[in-house]
Amino acid sequence: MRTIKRIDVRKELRWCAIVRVRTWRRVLHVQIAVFGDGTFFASRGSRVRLSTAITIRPNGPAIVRYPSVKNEMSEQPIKILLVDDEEDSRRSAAKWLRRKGHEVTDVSNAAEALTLLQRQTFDVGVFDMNMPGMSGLELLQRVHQEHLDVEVIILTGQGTVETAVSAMKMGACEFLRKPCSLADLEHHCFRARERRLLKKENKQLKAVISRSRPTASLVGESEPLRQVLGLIDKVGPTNKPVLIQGESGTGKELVARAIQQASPLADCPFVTVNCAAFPENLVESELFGHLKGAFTGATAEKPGLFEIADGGTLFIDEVGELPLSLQPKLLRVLEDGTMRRVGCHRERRVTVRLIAATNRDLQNEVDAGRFREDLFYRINVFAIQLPTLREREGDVDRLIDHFLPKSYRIDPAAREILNRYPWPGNVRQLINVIERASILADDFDIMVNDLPHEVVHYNRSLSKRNCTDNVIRTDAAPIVPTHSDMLGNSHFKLDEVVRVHVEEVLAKEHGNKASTARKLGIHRRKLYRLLDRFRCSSESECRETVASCETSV
Ligand SMILES: Nc1ncnc2c1ncn2[C@@H]1O[C@H](COP(=O)(O)OP(=O)(O)OP(=O)(O)O)[C@@H](O)[C@H]1O
Repeated sequence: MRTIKRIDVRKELRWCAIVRVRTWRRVLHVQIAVFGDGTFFASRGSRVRLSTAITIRPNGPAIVRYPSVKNEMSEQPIKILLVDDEEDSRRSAAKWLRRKGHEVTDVSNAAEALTLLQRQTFDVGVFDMNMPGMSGLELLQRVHQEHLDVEVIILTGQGTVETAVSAMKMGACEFLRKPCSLADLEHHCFRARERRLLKKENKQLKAVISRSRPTASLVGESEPLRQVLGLIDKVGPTNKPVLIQGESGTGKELVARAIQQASPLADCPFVTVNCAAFPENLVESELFGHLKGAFTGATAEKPGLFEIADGGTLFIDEVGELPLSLQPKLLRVLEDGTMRRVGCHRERRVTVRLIAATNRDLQNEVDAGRFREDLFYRINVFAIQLPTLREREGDVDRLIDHFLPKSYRIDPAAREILNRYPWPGNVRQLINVIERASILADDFDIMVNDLPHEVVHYNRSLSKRNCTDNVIRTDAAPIVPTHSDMLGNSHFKLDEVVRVHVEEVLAKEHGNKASTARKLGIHRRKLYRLLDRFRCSSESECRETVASCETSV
């Protein structure tokens, strides 16, 4: 295989190569991209597993045969270290292998070989077993003790089954008897090199996967958070379903990830889905998949998230939003692991650990007939109630220090204001406020007037008492109008009035979206859409402010 381009290990693409593939009629060049998740993408559009052989048909879909790849790989020279005290045989083998194009270093004793292995990289070490001083097996042992990255072939004149077994146990990849043909030796060197590359690739893939998986570090040391951490440690390894309850932004997804990382499924898929994010008619297909033509718009067959999470963990956020009609289907898959794609009669079996989250009171939902009691008991095997940020004494300061970008400082008055605010949107809101403030801050100093109006406004009386005039520059005038300021005032646009009203009700309801929606008399999905819109508009407001600052500079 000729690698034309090597790209740094990134989240997705790992490397690209052009592979020459011989088919029954002609030779084709296929561009292959290998992704971090172990899939190939061949230039004709096939997407297959790394372990799958690909084949190319002249006019058909794409394909690569492993043997072809292997043949081309075998054209690349191997870096071999030959260790044998028998000078004649060692020199003639080295000469033959060099003539074949390989890079061969030959030495007569194990001590010298060990020094070379510690300094250079070899693909394969060929060690004679019986050598004066350190034997081939002892050298192999040192290679393993020192984690040297080389595949070892042991050569011996008087090999017994026992010695072969012990060599293999010690990690040798081949055990060959002398005399052995040089062509055979070369063939085994190719196999050993291939094994080394596969091991390396495996390590890299694991590194890519773990790098792309966000680490679940829960910042905070307050007592309520410590208790949550204790529960995570207990329930994590059990693989039992967990129900996480808490206000929006308290870190339910983060806790779900922490549970998964504390479980034996830590290296398996972690798939998340938010039931509130999909229109009711799409939730089923998202969770369970569908067949082509199962409904209008189902143009291709699609596996559901349960199948994608098979063998791992599925995190269902806002489980209280799951339509009543779908709840029996979820119950079934949790009970016996069986499910059907939409439009399909065939049952499929999956093994998935379920972690569900909600900021509704599910017991109330059961009482109101909006959530099935049997499903509630099934997912509520172990419940974790997350504390709000208001209840986590001292954590605001810790979170500020954690999320404040490097080289930024925060004015003590601003810090004080952040500490006094009740944070209806919890940690998520605090992070947004810090991000916004760091965009607006001059000279890496976050001051009070870099904080959003509603946060400062909440503390206005307090700020006046505690802070000097030059620190709170926005203090003199009313900072942001409240909803009652706006009523009957024709200067305000409808959107602004709606936004302030929604935010006020949300704050009064301590961030509980279900009760906010009820108080506002709108459906919860509508509230989500409004909050999304406000977030977008406050981000663009922020960008506009930055742009206008830049223009004025
Ligand atoms: N203790 C914490 N330490 C660090 N970051 C946190 C903590 N809690 C929450 N966060 C961060 O806050 C944000 C919101 O967290 P997350 O999405 O887990 O909240 P949630 O409770 O699932 O919210 P929602 O109910 O709206 O989905 C994320 O960026 C998360 O990383």
